[in-house]
Amino acid sequence: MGKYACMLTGPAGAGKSTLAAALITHAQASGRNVHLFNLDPAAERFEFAPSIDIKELISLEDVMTEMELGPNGGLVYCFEYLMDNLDWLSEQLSEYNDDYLIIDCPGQIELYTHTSLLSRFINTLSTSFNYRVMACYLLESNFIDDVNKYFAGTLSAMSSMVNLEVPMINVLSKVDLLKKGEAGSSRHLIARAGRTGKDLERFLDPDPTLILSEANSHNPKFYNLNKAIVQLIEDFSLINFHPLDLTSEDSVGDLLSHIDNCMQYGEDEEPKEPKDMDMGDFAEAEE
Ligand SMILES: Nc1nc2c(ncn2[C@@H]2O[C@H](COP(=O)(O)OP(=O)(O)OP(=O)(O)O)[C@@H](O)[C@H]2O)c(=O)[nH]1
Repeated sequence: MGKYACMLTGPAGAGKSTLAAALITHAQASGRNVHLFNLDPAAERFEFAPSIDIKELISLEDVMTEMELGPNGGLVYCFEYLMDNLDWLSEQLSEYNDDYLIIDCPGQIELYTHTSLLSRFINTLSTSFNYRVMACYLLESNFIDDVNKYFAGTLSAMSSMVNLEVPMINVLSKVDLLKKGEAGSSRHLIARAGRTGKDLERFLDPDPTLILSEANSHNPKFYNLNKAIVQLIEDFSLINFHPLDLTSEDSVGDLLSHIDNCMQYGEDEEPKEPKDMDMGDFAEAEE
């Protein structure tokens, strides 16, 4: 075995910590050595005790008080401090040599899209510590509520992929809310929008023509902008979403094998196609 790290990234509240706990529980149940690395200096409580915790080196709260910085400046300070204290990182990592790390990242998307802080950290993990690194970018299922939100989410995922420069799986999290149709949930909104289970497939693996026609019917004024965004999504061919339903062990297992395949990419075999979720679930819930 080698050294593997999976970074869980995505906006605040997307479900990174919950997914980290689910992945670790699932992997440990099948006898694998998987550990949680908390990379969020502001994390307050853990569903799963981290084996490595950046808060043992520096905490956002202390930085904000002592340096009189706001949350964003404080976060930048914490990451720079981490990069200046690689001996701490080295000591922590030395305990987990042949293990798999799940790295729970902060929810400020600026870290993934606007700054090089996280990509520098990833680069250090792979070049100085020989880790094979990949990332999951989580977006909540309510991002498919309307096409404008979907564009915003897709562009943020794409920008992270370009910025972090590691193999990345885009995950549509909290899919259980879509199926349950809880009042006020995205499932409710999808019903109002008249979407069917079949329609949702085009958001998981974007169909440019259909998405463009929906965008134009919502915002005909922005025809050229809609066209340019859809063209960008199509040209990059990078975006598709893996639906994640944490209420299903199979769904967690599927994502874990998808992560394994992605980690192996370029090592000794081509990644296998992920098994998609049965979209019939959505169609049934619709009725
Ligand atoms: N229904 C449902 N709720 C979820 C799921 N995953 C997470 N949640 C809830 O969403 C909220 C945020 O989840 P977290 O795992 O803390 O999200 P996070 O991305 O780590 O959040 P930050 O640390 O703020 O970036 C919590 O209340 C979770 O219980 C899911 O799959 N389904």
